[in-house]
Amino acid sequence: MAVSTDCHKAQQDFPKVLILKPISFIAHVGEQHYASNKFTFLKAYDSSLPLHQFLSTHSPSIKAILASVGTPITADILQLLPEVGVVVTTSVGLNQVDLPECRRRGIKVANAGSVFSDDVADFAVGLLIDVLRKVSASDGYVRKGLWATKGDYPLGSKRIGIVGLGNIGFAVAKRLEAFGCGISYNSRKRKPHVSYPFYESNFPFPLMEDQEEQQDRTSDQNHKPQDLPQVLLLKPPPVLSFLTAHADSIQAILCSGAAPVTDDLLQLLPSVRLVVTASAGTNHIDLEACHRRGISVTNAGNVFSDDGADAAVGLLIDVLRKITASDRYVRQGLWVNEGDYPLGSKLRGKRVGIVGLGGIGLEIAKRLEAFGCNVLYNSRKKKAHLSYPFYSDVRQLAANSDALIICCALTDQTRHMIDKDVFLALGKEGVIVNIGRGAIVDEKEMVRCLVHGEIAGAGLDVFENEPDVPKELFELDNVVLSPHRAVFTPESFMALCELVVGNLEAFFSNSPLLSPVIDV
Ligand SMILES: O=CC(=O)O
Repeated sequence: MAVSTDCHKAQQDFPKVLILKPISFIAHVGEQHYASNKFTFLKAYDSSLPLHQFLSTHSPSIKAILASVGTPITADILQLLPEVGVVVTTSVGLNQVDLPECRRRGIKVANAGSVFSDDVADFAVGLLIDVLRKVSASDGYVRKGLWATKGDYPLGSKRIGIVGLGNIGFAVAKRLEAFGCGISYNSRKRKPHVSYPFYESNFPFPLMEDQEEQQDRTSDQNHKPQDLPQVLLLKPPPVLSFLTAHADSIQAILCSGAAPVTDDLLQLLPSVRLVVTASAGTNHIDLEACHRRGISVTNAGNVFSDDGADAAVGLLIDVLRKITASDRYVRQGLWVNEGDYPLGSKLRGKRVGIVGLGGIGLEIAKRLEAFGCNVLYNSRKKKAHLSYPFYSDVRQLAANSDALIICCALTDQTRHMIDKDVFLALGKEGVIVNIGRGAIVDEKEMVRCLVHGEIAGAGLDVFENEPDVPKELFELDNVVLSPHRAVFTPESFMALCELVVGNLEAFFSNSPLLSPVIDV
């Protein structure tokens, strides 16, 4: 930038703001944004003089210090700068500033206030979900090809308490409330206007899950007498001779996505009147054949909604804020050798298009609202009681969204619905999260768009040919890979167990089914 001589002169007379070490965000945003007609910066790190000499030379003109996390402002430094009236630090934390010394010298101190509260809270919740639900760890597992060779990754769970209920702590609490978390806190003192339980010492925080209740449920498993109707457990697919031998006594089938319930199978089992699937999705069941044969079907109902929504929001935060990628960067020792990891982008204000506003989609929307995101959606039909903007065309939804979260069912209509046109409409800055089914997305096209930067990133829990994941994705840092774990936690499995048994008991006692998909 050309600066006139007069202007230069004037600037020379401005009070000086000392910067001891380079401050990364100034370089990031560009120094022109810090230009002011009230002061100029004096950079100690640009001078070849030893620091003490530099400070003594300039001390009469240094009226302020701009500090950052890695720049201690010690009593020794302040001693050399008698004219300093204010220390402004770019961080929220003040531990690098000798506050008692500032107080003694009458120096004012300012920090970053609440400018980071949203982003830090987003990140904290992202890390919490990441750790509790083992997102980064299971991403590593998928990238090493272990899902295909060693099977399912262990489940995650939860225990939560907030230590420090300042601006950031509040922002974290607000988000966690939307996740249905019970919140308790520890702080220097109880906050009179806050109703969350307060704990004076840091530990122990109470468990959010009542473990005794959980143990009671576990031990309350009644043994069933032998003479009751038979339920076929359909995993792995049974051999023909087995089916023929038991055909007359099998009245119900219990299955999951791993074993398809086809018309041919049902043909072999004429006594079957109920199919219970331990999944939310029913794409592995020939629903039309069940209907035709007068067979009722139940699914996982809403038991997976919370965990599915947590995982979807976790994946979105992870991709936008690069949590798993930067975890890898730190583990590889690159932070030390190569410096700061590139920044991610903010959640607040993002337009998030939810594809499929059922039980999981609604829980995702509720959570995203707490992050200050704008929710839009596509669904089979517009929901009369909801004010979120509705798009009947998923391409239009993509064109108006910064991120798409796929959580609809896989059907003939939704197979490869997220195609090239949708990716194009989403655009280069767009992000996709898929916790629905892999085949809702045209996977080849998605991989191509990710590799060529035609979309910005993806958080993927599901794939077209699980557990085979396209190898090209293993090399990409803008992708988080999860081995189809979004809806599974020990808690959701326990709730699922109750629902499955409840559906079977309801059926065999002629009571209404608890989570019917087809109720004959
Ligand atoms: O993906 C899991 C389910 O459909 O339950």
